[in-house]
Amino acid sequence: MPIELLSPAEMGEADRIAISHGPFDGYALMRNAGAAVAAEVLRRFSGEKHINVLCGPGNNGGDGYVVARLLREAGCAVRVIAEGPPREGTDAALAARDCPLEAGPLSAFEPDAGSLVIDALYGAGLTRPLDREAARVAAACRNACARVVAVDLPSGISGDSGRAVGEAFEAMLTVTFFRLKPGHLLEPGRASCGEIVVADIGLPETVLEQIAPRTLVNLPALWLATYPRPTRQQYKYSRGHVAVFSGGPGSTGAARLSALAAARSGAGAVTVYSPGNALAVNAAHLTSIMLRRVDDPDAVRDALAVRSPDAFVLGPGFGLDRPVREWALAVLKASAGGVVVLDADGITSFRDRPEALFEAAKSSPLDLILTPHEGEFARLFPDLAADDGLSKLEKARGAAARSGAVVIFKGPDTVIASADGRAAINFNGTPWLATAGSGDVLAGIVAGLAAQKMPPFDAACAAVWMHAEAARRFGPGLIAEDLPGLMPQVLREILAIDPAL
Ligand SMILES: NC(=O)C1=CN([C@@H]2O[C@H](COP(=O)(O)OP(=O)(O)OC[C@H]3O[C@@H](n4cnc5c(N)ncnc54)[C@H](O)[C@@H]3O)[C@@H](O)[C@H]2O)[C@@H](O)CC1
Ligand SMILES: Nc1ncnc2c1ncn2[C@@H]1O[C@H](COP(=O)(O)OP(=O)(O)O)[C@@H](O)[C@H]1O
Ligand SMILES: [K+]
Repeated sequence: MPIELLSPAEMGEADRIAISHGPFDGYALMRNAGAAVAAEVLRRFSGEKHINVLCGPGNNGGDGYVVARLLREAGCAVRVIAEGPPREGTDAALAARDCPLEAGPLSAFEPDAGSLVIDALYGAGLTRPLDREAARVAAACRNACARVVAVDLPSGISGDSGRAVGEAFEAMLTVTFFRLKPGHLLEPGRASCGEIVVADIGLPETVLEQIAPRTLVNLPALWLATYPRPTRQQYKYSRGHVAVFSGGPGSTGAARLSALAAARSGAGAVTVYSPGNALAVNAAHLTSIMLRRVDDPDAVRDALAVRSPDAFVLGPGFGLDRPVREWALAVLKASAGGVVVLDADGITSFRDRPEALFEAAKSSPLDLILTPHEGEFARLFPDLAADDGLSKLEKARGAAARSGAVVIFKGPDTVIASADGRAAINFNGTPWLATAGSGDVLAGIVAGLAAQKMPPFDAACAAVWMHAEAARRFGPGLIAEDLPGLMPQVLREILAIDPAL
């Protein structure tokens, strides 16, 4: 799967650049696109007798006329249903002219139960909710359990945000062209696409040099080059030392999950900083992980003066009954450098004064990584969270720019954003991760990789991918305790991938 994501506008630009350089003109690209869809349909549904092709008035509809013609030529009984004729002089008008089938009106279309429907109504050009008839057909297809193959995107889904702009089709297969769009990966777009195929339609890779996309799919190719590999000269502390702050005696488990995950991700040494009253319970459950008494923000400074870790995790299970903010600010001020992963209570503690965190982070030698889920995100960035005009991608980017942090905006479609404008959308998430404590593990993996000097954005992306990959392998019955133990096999496979690939 290609790593770059293109917004619909960037895709249009790619199209224009490619057409101006040849050899394919717009209609040739449309024929290639239609041929790619028809091939996927024939591969999956070769015995299908009746196929309905819904064609819109733009180029998405143009692709539909090509698909209809090719399926007809392959011997299928095809019905074309059009939402109005294509505009004169467009590529779609050429495609409609070359299609031998007469189009029936959308208003008369009623899908049979389980029928096969090619949705070529709207793709990248969708700018407003589906009109009444198109919306009715989308709902009718869902009610009839029609098997929908979407051309480029399920109609009604925004390619920029993945949002359903009103009613939308739900596809079992989506065939898109050249590169994925954010709307294929952001929910609910991701769920509406079903299986996704990215087809080559003849656009040269060189068009990307001019577009220089800043949004990427979170795949190993994105961060493999900086993935930590131990060297012969290293010893435990130079491999990376992580400190995890523990909560009080009733809530120590979260910190231990983070600590174990950091160690399993390759950090050479991990220390739990524990309040005195929780030392005994932590000691009873830790073996290779070290333990140090740290009772208050002053003690943080003392601990760092003895040995300053390369990465910190602050927040999981920490508790809001202690002045978490003071602890976080003490770390940001006292540390000589490295990374602090602020999660859970660490994030929530700044809900009244997020700017205090952002200012401290900007003047700290430490890099800040924030790992909010949706609720935590709204506490630090209430205006971004409430702005329905912004996609999850734009919200994460805005949050990173404002805070100067790498932001891991968690969920089924986790977005990782950096203050320099780069962003990645995760693709291998699984609902098995929706289990208490899995976020604590993620924070630990991020810290474990960052402590090994992986750049913060890369460490965040790699951690999100590894975390999801481990969960997918385990599947049903997963609890957070299982995740650290799954890291070795995920690590082994990552290290076996040739970085030159
Ligand atoms: N960009 C590319 O490289 C290629 C694009 N192709 C196809 O072209 C499509 C994009 O074509 P268009 O830009 O013509 O866009 P669409 O065909 O998606 O939409 C057509 C026009 O309908 C209008 N419209 C938007 N939302 C509407 C709504 N809800 N109800 C009624 N009208 C609405 C808009 O004016 C829009 O330009 C892609 O999705 C893809 O299928 C392919 O032909 C191959 C090459
Ligand atoms: N439905 C889902 N699909 C994929 N990933 C999910 C889903 N729900 C949660 N996750 C992931 O699980 C983790 C949960 O983290 P978090 O909400 O902080 O939980 P906790 O605080 O219990 O540890 C995050 O990495 C999130 O992206
Ligand atoms: K479509």
